[in-house]
Amino acid sequence: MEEEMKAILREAFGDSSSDSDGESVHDRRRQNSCDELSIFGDTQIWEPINEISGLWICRDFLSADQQDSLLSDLEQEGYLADDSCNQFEDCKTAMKFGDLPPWALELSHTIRENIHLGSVSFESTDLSDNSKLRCLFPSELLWRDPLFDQFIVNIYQPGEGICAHVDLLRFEDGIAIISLESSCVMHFSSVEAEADHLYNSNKECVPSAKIPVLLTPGSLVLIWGEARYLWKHEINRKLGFQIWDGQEIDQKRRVSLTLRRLCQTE
Ligand SMILES: O=C(O)CCC(=O)C(=O)O
Ligand SMILES: [Fe+2]
Repeated sequence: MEEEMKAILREAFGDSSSDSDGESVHDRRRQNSCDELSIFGDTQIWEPINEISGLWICRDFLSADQQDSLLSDLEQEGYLADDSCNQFEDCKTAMKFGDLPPWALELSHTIRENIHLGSVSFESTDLSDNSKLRCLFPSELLWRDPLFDQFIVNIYQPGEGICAHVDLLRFEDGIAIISLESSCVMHFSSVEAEADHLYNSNKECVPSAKIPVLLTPGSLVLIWGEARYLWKHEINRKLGFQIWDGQEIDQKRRVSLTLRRLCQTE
């Protein structure tokens, strides 16, 4: 199984270049993901959010060490500094457009590998579970070049969040979000249900149901298709809104990294 996975990786990505000690960071990460993925079922599990087409989460995408190393890359490059600006959200935001720094390129490769291997594993397993028939990420998005050319780092202090939104249309379909530090609940609400204004028998407007998704540190979320265009996402970290399994989540700082690709202009 491991050899087969390595062959798939070689075919898809070629042999990556080596650094002075003969093994690049990318090689090491690839080796790790290969080892982990050779025991499907225990790690690197992709879960669909069944209510929403085009929404998937891989909860163990980054190990604790990889999360620390990503945070120190962000720290070193000033993305976690206090003077980053506020956008339409409460939290602090820092953005990068254009050529991605090496660590972000590596991360982007790792995301591609992981999705590719996840899709291959679905194809080679028993299809009795319907979720496995679903597409994890459309291949035209997975193999576009570059996969991502922009990222945004959001830093949320306890109580801070981001209001309900559909990501701007200047970004293409296919968005990836990595969560670091604190867990949080992201809520999804249907754009159409909201526009239809549902009323109860007392003619009161009934807010449409929100689908909660727990984003744990080290997880990777994929948002594409309906999830990207027909659902809003939000994080409300005010007291009483971060409930999971009946318990209020203990909030610390949360950092997220969202990777996207700008629409190409002719
Ligand atoms: O912080 C997150 O997990 C989400 C960020 C987000 O939705 C955005 O930057 O558009
Ligand atoms: Fe967003």
